[in-house]
Amino acid sequence: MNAVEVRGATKVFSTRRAEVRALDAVDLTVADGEFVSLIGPSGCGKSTLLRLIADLDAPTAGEVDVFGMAARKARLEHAYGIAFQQSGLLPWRTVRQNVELPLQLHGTAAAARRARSTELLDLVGLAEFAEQHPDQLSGGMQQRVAIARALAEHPRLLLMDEPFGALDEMTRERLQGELRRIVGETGAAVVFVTHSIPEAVYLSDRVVVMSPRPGRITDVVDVERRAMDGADDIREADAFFASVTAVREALHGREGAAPGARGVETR
Ligand SMILES: Nc1ncnc2c1ncn2[C@@H]1O[C@H](COP(=O)(O)OP(=O)(O)OP(=O)(O)O)[C@@H](O)[C@H]1O
Repeated sequence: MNAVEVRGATKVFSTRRAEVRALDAVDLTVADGEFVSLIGPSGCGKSTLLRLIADLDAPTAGEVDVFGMAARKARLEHAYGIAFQQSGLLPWRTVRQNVELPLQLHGTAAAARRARSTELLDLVGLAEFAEQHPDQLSGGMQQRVAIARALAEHPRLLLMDEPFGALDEMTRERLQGELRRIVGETGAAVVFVTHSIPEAVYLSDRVVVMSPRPGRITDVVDVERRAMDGADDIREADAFFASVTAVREALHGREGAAPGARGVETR
């Protein structure tokens, strides 16, 4: 069964002054266990598409299914975890209490919560920070806590909106490596919004390229995952550069512009 199926999704925002057509008849399928990134110029509707999948917004037309369920049912059944650019941690709770929050909200007993948070903090390498508060952690560590929290209920799907967007380049590359390892270990499917072409290629099985408003999917680049994963350093592999070039060309074909479609990082 597919993790995500979006069929003919259109989203029109009606504001007092005008109507904004953010998405226009978008079709997207994400297989179980697949890592798909969404990339495109600023304002093309990437976050809107993610919010439709998460049932944080409803499509104006079209349908969204998550593991064969309507998006709303999937949300109620906690079929996915979410992580955004702002980690969204609660400052008055410890790291462990933040990770346990979804479990607590959904009635998991204290002992089971503790066992799960211990396991998750090990997974993201933060076991010794369990009793600290978020403001005692670096931005990268806070993002790792947010990822641990998103994984708390064993979701088979993770929805991530620029989770590393606010981090410095070195931290970002390290967390990209960690995310690949974590996703490999959990087998979760991921829909990942990013502005960075190398980040999308490093992480993904497929990179979905969107057009400026109204957002449509204009290209889908299959990343040469197998060739890349065999390399000593993925970012130095020929297959990595080939896929980066393919995504860049897909974006520029759309823009008809010189490198650097607005809002897309090429570094
Ligand atoms: N709640 C809203 N009300 C009105 N317009 C909205 C709303 N949310 C998004 N939009 C508009 O829809 C379009 C798509 O927004 P969205 O945030 O999905 O783009 P994006 O591709 O994620 O952008 P960025 O890369 O800059 O984060 C934009 O023009 C935005 O202004």
